[in-house]
Amino acid sequence: MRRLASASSLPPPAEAAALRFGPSNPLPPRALSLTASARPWRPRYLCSSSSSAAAAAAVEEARQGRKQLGATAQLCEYLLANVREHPVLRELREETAAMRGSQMQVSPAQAQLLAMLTQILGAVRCIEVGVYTGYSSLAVALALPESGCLVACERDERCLEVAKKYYQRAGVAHKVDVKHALAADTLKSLIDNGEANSYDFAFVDADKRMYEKYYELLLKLVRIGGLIVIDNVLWYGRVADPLVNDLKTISIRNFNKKLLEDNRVNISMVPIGDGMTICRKLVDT
Ligand SMILES: C[S@@+](CC[C@H](N)C(=O)[O-])C[C@H]1O[C@@H](n2cnc3c(N)ncnc32)[C@H](O)[C@@H]1O
Repeated sequence: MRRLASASSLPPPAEAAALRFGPSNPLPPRALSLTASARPWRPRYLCSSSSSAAAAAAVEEARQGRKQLGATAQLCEYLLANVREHPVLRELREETAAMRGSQMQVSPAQAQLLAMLTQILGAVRCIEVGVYTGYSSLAVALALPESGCLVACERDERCLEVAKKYYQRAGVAHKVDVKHALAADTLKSLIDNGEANSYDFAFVDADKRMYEKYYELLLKLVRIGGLIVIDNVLWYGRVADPLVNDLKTISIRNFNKKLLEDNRVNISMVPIGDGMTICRKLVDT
């Protein structure tokens, strides 16, 4: 059964236009914003081509590596075909696809963006909060110079075993400092160790209800001009639907609002994958 959004759940026109952009509607989002009021907004999750797709279907699509909010399967395939993916990253993605939770992995396009951001920054010291089987951390580690270091925070030992195997296989294990613990504890211990203001780049992709905590700790650890990138800020489209009010959705929605109002950083919310916000630290904290 098709579900159309009620009038109260309509997103702003520009957002609606961006969500409809795809092969079935080849106009760019900007052009679409002119016609946005002409058609009812239909909620769309990751690659789903059906307006009635629920978040569960989006999760399944993401598990299959077709993870791009608002895009059709066809556009996802095109996007994937235009990503330069290191062969070991590809192997890791294929192994992870069969594992529980594989929809949690960032998309190849997201990983490529993370790698490029670290290179633009000239990053040497990085942190990742939420490693899973290592896809995003491996992409960052591959982009770092030989002297680079990535502190990789993860609480699940079995996931870390997979990640470490692929760090070895890609020849970057010497750049990754794996911390098997609760991420907030690891971040606090880095601060206690005198490492405040010494990191160039951080990527946050763990427990959604802890985002604010991770962000505040990372703001201490990252230097002025450094980046904190937050994943899943669009949360399969749920954040834009006022009828969805589970704890994780509310938490991400509140966190997005906090970032919008936080003068300590510049921000850019990028609708890649499940949405990533790039924060650039502006002041001493
Ligand atoms: C979304 S997945 C990370 C995906 C990964 N960035 C990638 O692209 O492959 C989130 C991970 O965070 C871990 N995690 C959740 N809460 C955590 C915590 N409090 N401390 C450390 N790790 C945590 C989970 O075990 C899970 O592996």
